[in-house]
Amino acid sequence: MEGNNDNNNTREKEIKEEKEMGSSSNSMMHRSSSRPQLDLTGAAIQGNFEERNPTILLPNQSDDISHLALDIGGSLIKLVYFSRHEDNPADDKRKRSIKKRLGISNGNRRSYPILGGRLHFVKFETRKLNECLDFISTKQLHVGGIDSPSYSSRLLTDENAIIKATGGGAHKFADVFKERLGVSIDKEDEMDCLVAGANFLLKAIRHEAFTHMEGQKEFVQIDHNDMFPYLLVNIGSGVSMMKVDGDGQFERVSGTNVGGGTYWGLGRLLTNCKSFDELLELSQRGDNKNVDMLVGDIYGGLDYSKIGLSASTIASSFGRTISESKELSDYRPEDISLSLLRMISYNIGQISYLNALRYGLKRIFFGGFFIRGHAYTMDTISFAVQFWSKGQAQAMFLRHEGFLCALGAFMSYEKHGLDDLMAHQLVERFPMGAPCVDGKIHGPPLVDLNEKISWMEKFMQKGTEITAPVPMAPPPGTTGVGGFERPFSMGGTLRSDSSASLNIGVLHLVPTLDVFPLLADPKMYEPNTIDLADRSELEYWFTVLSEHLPDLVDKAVASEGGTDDAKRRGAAFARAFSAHLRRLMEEPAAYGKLGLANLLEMREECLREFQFVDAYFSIKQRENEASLAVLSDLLMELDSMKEDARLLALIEGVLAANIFDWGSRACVDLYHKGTIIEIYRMSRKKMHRPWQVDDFDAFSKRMLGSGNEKPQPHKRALLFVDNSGADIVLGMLPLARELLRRGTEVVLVANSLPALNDVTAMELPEIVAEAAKHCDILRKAAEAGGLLVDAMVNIQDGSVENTASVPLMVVENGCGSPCIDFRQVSSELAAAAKDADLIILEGMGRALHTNYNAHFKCDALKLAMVKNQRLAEKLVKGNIYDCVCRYEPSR
Ligand SMILES: Nc1ncnc2c1ncn2[C@@H]1O[C@H](COP(=O)(O)OP(=O)(O)O)[C@@H](O)[C@H]1O
Ligand SMILES: CC(C)(COP(=O)(O)O)[C@@H](O)C(=O)NCCC(=O)O
Ligand SMILES: [Mn+2]
Repeated sequence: MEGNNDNNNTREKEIKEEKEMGSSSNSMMHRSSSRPQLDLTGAAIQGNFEERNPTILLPNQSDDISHLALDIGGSLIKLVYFSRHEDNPADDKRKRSIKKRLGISNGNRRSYPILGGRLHFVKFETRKLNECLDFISTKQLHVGGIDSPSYSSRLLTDENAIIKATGGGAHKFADVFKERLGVSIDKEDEMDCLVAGANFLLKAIRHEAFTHMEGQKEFVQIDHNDMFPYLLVNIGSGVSMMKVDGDGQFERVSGTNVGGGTYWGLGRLLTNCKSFDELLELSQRGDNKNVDMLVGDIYGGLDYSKIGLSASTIASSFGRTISESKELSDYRPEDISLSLLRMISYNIGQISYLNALRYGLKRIFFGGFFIRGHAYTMDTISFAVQFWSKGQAQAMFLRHEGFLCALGAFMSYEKHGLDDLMAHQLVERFPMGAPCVDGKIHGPPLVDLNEKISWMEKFMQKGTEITAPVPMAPPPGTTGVGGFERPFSMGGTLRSDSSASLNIGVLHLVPTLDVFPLLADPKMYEPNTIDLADRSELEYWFTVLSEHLPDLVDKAVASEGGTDDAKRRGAAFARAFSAHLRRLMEEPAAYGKLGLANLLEMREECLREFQFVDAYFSIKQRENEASLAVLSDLLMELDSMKEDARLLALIEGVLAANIFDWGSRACVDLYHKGTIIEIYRMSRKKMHRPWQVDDFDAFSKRMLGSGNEKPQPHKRALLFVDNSGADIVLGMLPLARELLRRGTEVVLVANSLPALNDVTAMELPEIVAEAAKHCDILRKAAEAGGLLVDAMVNIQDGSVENTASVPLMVVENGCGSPCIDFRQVSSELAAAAKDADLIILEGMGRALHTNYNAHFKCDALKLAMVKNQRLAEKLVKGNIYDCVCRYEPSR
């Protein structure tokens, strides 16, 4: 019933939206169901309509909250809340026609009342319960739960409002919640929640678990079919150890009262620290040999090698203090904190190992906020497990370490469908978070754009004092612990203690994402070609992206009319993106496994966060127009050639036109030296075979055959197009036309959202319609593919007969990035792929930075010009402007 209600509301809204937006031909005024989501409903031009680049206001970009779950622990309160991001994509005509053609319907999907939104993670200290209540109340998180028929119809005073909560505080503070917020707490069992949260994370988040040894973080891909049994050790105030055998199947096998509360409590008494982070930070400058009794202290500086103990092994934590007539004040707080941290971490590691041994478990996952993503704590625990198990058991940590119970409580809401989510339907984003100074949260997370901008401005004024979204210290060389038993002092300031430290982001739930069905081996697939775990690569790309930033800001600001507002947003964007870059330089694995594609996508996301709709909009339009003006000459020239020469000219054309890339420093410098057409001609002239990677002959043989043998044409080709202007108009469209002419259906696959000067799926129908004015093949195919239904084509020869023709279609890829990750594509692309037997990936982002080494179940052609000297040297042992034509027949 609820689902139906929801659908009706949705449809009504859609119709209303269509009415409001239907007459607009402005292709920017759309929103996409794909990731990343940008709510453009109600978008309105601000100021003068005659302006070339007017500012567009997005009034509905805020989040609409639907519900929340809590874990109220002895030390910390953890909140997981869901913001419903109304996701009723305005079905544009292209979408409707493609859905019809590919047989995609919404009807057969299970209805997910809460999907299509975002999960947020926030924590507060339990002793500051009031701050937490203020937060919930300010954001109205307690209003409108999942069981409510309409999210927004609930009133603050609703007597029946319920919040799921777990942890001791769910019992202890139930009355306070009723009193302050008028809500009842629905208590969930803590252990059930802990295990449910851990199982969900391990299944649904790709890079959730990682090992941490000697400062090195490595993500572990958990096989869903081989996940159980495992030992789950939750280090909160106290410690619980659970043997987990399956969903809902577990036993609490052990625990210890020496846990996070012990470290924080004892540490506070012994050092007078005012916060947990202060205590942890002290430990980083400590030397435990001043406090601990070492083997060497007992054995006169010697190892006890017979039983494998070196002189620096701790024989007795704090043992040294008994032999000295010193007072507490004679010891350095730094040394005390480190000894305490080591004592507790070793002890937990050791007990965990013993329990793993007891039940024959090889994998131990550690959660709880004691860990706090702290390198040294993790190294110590890992060392203990490794040492005692002689390498037989493995310690792993979880990125959402402290949120397991809260997530489990959240999952206990019925009917939300969350447990059915798959890894490919979750996208993690890292928006600028809560304002947080000195580890304290000051006010609610920043969702309002203005708030975010002033926060970024304030950050500029106060430098490192404000710690929310930025690294606190210059990047240290390593987190290294070196020789383990006698650790180095661990330099570097601890990052601020809140979700604002951006270690975990916001989880977008996007049920319309799918794994690309033509991947040869989805489990083995890794999109990135360049591994940024290699420090020199990271530093190189960091420099490239940093140097490109001023120019990008100029373009973005100009694209929105150059107003003061745009300038402010531009500056805030630059600060935010630089902060992300610096953060990642400091800790490359901070946001999960990092590849170049993630950095390039993050830049686009960051632009969107500061509401830059399409930074290259006018450049794209200008280049489209210039290229369309010479298209008919090019088509005539091509038509005068023989089939084999034409195929070569077409591929050359694609490679030559790929030079129009506003993301490449070298290319942008070139554009000052001539007009688009001059540069295009120059680029074509330089197309000498053999190219640096040259499988053209094999491709040509598959297409044209050899001798008398004429191969079957491909049934359907997916063309992953790249840039606007010459690239699409003079490169990919003529190639598409050739395939159509040979009887192959063509699907142009383009971005869902803008990224640099890439052409988007929304823009393509208009470009195709313009091109179709010059070409019968394109016109008929576009008509057959439903692309010209309402494009106002002024057909030159006047014939509009509906002859049977293979169709030309357009689908969106689900991305807003210059690269493509085939584990997460739009469902319409996945549907289009079902009948495809050829894919053509074009451009550096899609064919080189990502997917260069990817294998597919069908024939694959990868075409790109290498527009970066370093990449050319590394990847193809060549030089900038060399070309790649890589052909791999189906596997
Ligand atoms: N900001 C913080 N304030 C207090 N304790 C913290 C903080 N950050 C990490 N901790 C550590 O985390 C422990 C609490 O972990 P958590 O998983 O939240 O357990 P609980 O549910 O028992 O509160 C504390 O005892 C302390 O060791
Ligand atoms: C962002 C890009 C991958 C886009 O290239 P495309 O996919 O359009 O061919 C590329 O411009 C790039 O890698 N640029 C950074 C390197 C440089 O400026 O040299
Ligand atoms: Mn591009």
